[in-house]
Amino acid sequence: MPVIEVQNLRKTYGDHVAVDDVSFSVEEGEIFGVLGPNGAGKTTIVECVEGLRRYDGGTVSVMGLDPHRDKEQLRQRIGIQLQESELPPRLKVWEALQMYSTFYSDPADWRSLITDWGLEKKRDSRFGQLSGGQKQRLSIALALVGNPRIAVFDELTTALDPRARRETWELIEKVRAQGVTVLLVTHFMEEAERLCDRIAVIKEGRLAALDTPAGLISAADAEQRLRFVPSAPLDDSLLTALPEVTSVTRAGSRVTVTGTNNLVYAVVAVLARHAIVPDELRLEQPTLEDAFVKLTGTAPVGN
Ligand SMILES: Nc1ncnc2c1ncn2[C@@H]1O[C@H](COP(=O)(O)OP(=O)(O)OP(=O)(O)O)[C@@H](O)[C@H]1O
Repeated sequence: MPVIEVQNLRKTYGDHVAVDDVSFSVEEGEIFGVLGPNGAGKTTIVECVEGLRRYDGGTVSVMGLDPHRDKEQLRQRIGIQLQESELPPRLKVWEALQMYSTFYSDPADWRSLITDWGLEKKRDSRFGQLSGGQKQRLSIALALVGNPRIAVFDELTTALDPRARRETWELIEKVRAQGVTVLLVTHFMEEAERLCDRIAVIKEGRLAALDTPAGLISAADAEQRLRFVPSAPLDDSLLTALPEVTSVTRAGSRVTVTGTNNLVYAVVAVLARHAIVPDELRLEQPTLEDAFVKLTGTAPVGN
């Protein structure tokens, strides 16, 4: 059952159309990704869902509520990650959680949230003294303090180093495991591929594609790459003659073959017929990044 339904959403800032005819729905229990280049309209879309921004056209329904008409009811059911600037640096971790819990009619036990999100040792630390990863833990705990059914995380891991980012991925999976639907805006391909059940790719305010990570990758029809060092001299034309192969390039003794479909089988079979062993054989499958580049014509930011 969809918990979020967005139909033909349109939002303009002056004469700039930031979101144009975007439709999607998010099923209960999903981690749903919103992915796109800088300025594509991702934050505008999620802010319309959160009720933080008015839109000019289309409809948005979140658990049957209208984000504007039913703003207060929605606020009780949706967990929104705070921006860093929203917390005073001198506020202690436990004080922040206690204070936020008073904003909700049916809050979670904030003391349990401290334990659940690994903040026991930082219970009495001030917000300004926390590391980036600890701030994100607190930010997730604060988003969950109202016992929400939906949590929205916008660029949650952007400021983190790779290790803290990976730890945060586990936390996001933990949020979902607790039955919360997650709407996730991200720049990171690996993050989207690892976490999201489905992804809406946004380009210049429009929906460029909507599918599972695997579906996006296969629809983009990106090529596979096979690299190896042949054990004996190899005539490139043996490979370029194969219908599966689109190109053969060399760097020193290493050969790189790109192609589609059953590339590995076709190449290895030809090599075997000529008694050539492919040493140091590596296959690079197309990734979400390849699909993203094909769909948006832009390289991903910050990978
Ligand atoms: N308050 C605003 N007033 C005017 N223009 C805005 C406003 N907020 C966003 N925009 C513009 O609308 C477009 C979409 O912005 P939005 O922040 O939704 O994109 P985004 O995909 O989230 O970008 P990023 O990945 O860089 O955060 C951009 O061109 C942006 O400059």
